[in-house]
Amino acid sequence: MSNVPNHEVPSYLVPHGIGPWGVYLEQIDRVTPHLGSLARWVETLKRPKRILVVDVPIERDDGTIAHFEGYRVQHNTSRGPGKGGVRFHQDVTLSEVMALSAWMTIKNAAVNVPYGGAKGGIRVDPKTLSRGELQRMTRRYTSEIGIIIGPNKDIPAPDVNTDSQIMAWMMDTYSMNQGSTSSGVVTGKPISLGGSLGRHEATGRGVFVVGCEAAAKRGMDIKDAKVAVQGFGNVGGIAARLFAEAGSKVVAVQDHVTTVFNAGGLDVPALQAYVAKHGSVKGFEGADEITDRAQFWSVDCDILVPAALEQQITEANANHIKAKIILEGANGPTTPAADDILRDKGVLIVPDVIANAGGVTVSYFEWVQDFSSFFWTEDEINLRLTRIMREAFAAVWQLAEEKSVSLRTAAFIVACTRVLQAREMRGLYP
Ligand SMILES: NC(=O)C1=CN([C@@H]2O[C@H](COP(=O)(O)OP(=O)(O)OC[C@H]3O[C@@H](n4cnc5c(N)ncnc54)[C@H](O)[C@@H]3O)[C@@H](O)[C@H]2O)C=CC1
Ligand SMILES: O=C(O)CCC(=O)C(=O)O
Repeated sequence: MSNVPNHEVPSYLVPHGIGPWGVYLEQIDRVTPHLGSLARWVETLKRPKRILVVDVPIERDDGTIAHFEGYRVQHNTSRGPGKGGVRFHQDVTLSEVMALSAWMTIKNAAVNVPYGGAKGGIRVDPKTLSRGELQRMTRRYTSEIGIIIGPNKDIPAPDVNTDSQIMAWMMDTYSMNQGSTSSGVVTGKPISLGGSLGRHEATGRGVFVVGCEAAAKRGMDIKDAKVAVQGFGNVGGIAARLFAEAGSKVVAVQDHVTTVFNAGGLDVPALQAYVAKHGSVKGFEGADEITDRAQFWSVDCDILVPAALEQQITEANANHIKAKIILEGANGPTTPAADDILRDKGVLIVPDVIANAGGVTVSYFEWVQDFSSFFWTEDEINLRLTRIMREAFAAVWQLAEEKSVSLRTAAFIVACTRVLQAREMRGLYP
């Protein structure tokens, strides 16, 4: 008889230090004592169902050949097809995509959309590619992952550095390979190709909706709130705009280049227009520049919205944070150690798996609309989105109070229970 334990963990599942996958595993360890008899299935959540690593070769404009490493990870499909975005970034790694796919499983279950979790990415700085190279890389990647994606299998969407144009190329490539138009294979498409009204704004809108709920719980008036936002792209830019429209002062914005600050409140639409033209907030006239990046975290604000990358709020800066509420627009922006420091300081964190779930919620609406070929109005979409976000927040808030746990642990209890109940009901056969 072999002495190999049946739980031996493959080497690629062992986290290297406390990277995003390590953070996710620690979050699962924290929720496990709350799962009762379902805890016997918890190993399922620590092992992605399917991992695909692909070589993405393209011919560059100068005739040379470049190779990029691409990934698609389907973490779990117990509750439905895989679902989650595609990221183009120079720091993308397999273990990061594993974590992002796992957070999709948790998020989709936390807001009860009928999906499992998946995520993809290519390790590339898209700013170094021409438009033609970007299109060739996107199409080659789509062909390579085409063996595991599909409207009923796994449905990609935008994430960092990907947008509706990338989704259009992905949809077209998949459709060409299938021989018929398949609009439901990706979400976040242009409206003219079966995209949904409201999807572009949905993640930022969801952040704003739960921000209003959290502020009400803390007795804070959004109209007087000072807001600081890290990341001024799709999520951060739109969340900032909605807070400003509601009367809040957006006092600081940090992007990949620098930080801009205005104690009286930045002109958010003007900043968005500036970034659309110049690619960064750097040089915006209606603000002072803060050159020391670390200082962003000690800005005087009531609400902090990390909306860039993972592991931004750490032991190193958590103690400096002045905000009373943190809305996680990004996936995985807070390490478990920082979570503990902020809890002890009394800071309310609305976790990513609730706070940024507006995007996948409207992606779900898009997918439903594509299947029925019947499209809803923007008002209908925003009303349904707002209802789902408020209900998810309320359910998690109530459970957190009942069990005296953080909103993150409560969201994980709700989500892991749904995923593992589905797993148990489906059973193992033979
Ligand atoms: N796009 C979507 O629908 C969803 C996105 N998210 C998450 O939100 C976050 C942001 O995504 P998007 O807004 O879509 O990306 P994006 O590509 O539209 O914008 C990213 C922003 O982050 C900034 N940034 C990049 N590196 C930075 C750094 N080191 N420090 C400060 N800022 C930095 C960029 O300058 C840019 O402003 C990611 O964590 C993503 O996974 C979560 C749910 C849905
Ligand atoms: O809209 C989607 O399918 C997923 C968006 C995403 O990648 C995320 O929620 O992190």
